[in-house]
Amino acid sequence: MNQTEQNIILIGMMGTGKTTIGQILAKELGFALVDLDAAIVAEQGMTIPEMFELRGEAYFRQAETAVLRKVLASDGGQVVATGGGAVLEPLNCEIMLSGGIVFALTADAETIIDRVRGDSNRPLLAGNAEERIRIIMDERKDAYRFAHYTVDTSRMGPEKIASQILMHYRV
Ligand SMILES: Nc1ncnc2c1ncn2[C@@H]1O[C@H](COP(=O)(O)OP(=O)(O)OP(=O)(O)O)[C@@H](O)[C@H]1O
Ligand SMILES: O=C(O)C1=C[C@@H](O)[C@@H](O)[C@H](O)C1
Ligand SMILES: [Mg+2]
Repeated sequence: MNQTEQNIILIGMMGTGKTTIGQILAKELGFALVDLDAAIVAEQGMTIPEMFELRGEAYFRQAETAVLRKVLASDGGQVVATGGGAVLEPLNCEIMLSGGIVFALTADAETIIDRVRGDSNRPLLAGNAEERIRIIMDERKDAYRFAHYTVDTSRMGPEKIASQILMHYRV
């Protein structure tokens, strides 16, 4: 792991591609990839839907802040793919801004609906996923704006998105 390089932190709605792009960036840079959702699942020993059902969203959010803090307290050289709601807690945004370069991935509602179709691992989309996505996007329309850079992923493949991020990162 390259510990002298700044961390890359990816934020954005569910389905904007944080995990997918994070994997490409980590490989390209030789960085460690930390997927916050996966780290929380490993630490808690249950899936995210189980956590929401058995412990509630507030418990998940506390675990999310604790893991984010721990991950960014260590050295650089990491790509950190956050969960879609990690930006809801203002403290998390401060931790991210001081922990690396923050890239927001965005996409229009139709693209997100298309990308997350049929995936049951996102409890906040239970029921009418399309309607839930539109509601959540509206609730969070300003939540991702604190990023250093924003990349619209709607009509771009993962490799191209990763190369745009690397262009900004390497300046
Ligand atoms: N630029 C892209 N073009 C086409 N498909 C994409 C793109 N980025 C991601 N996808 C696909 O969209 C789906 C969701 O991507 P991914 O899991 O990376 O999103 P995420 O932002 O990590 O979501 P979450 O916040 O729920 O963890 C995956 O099936 C992935 O292959
Ligand atoms: O947008 C959200 O609030 C979430 C997104 C996922 O990455 C998970 O962190 C969880 O399902 C909540
Ligand atoms: Mg993800």
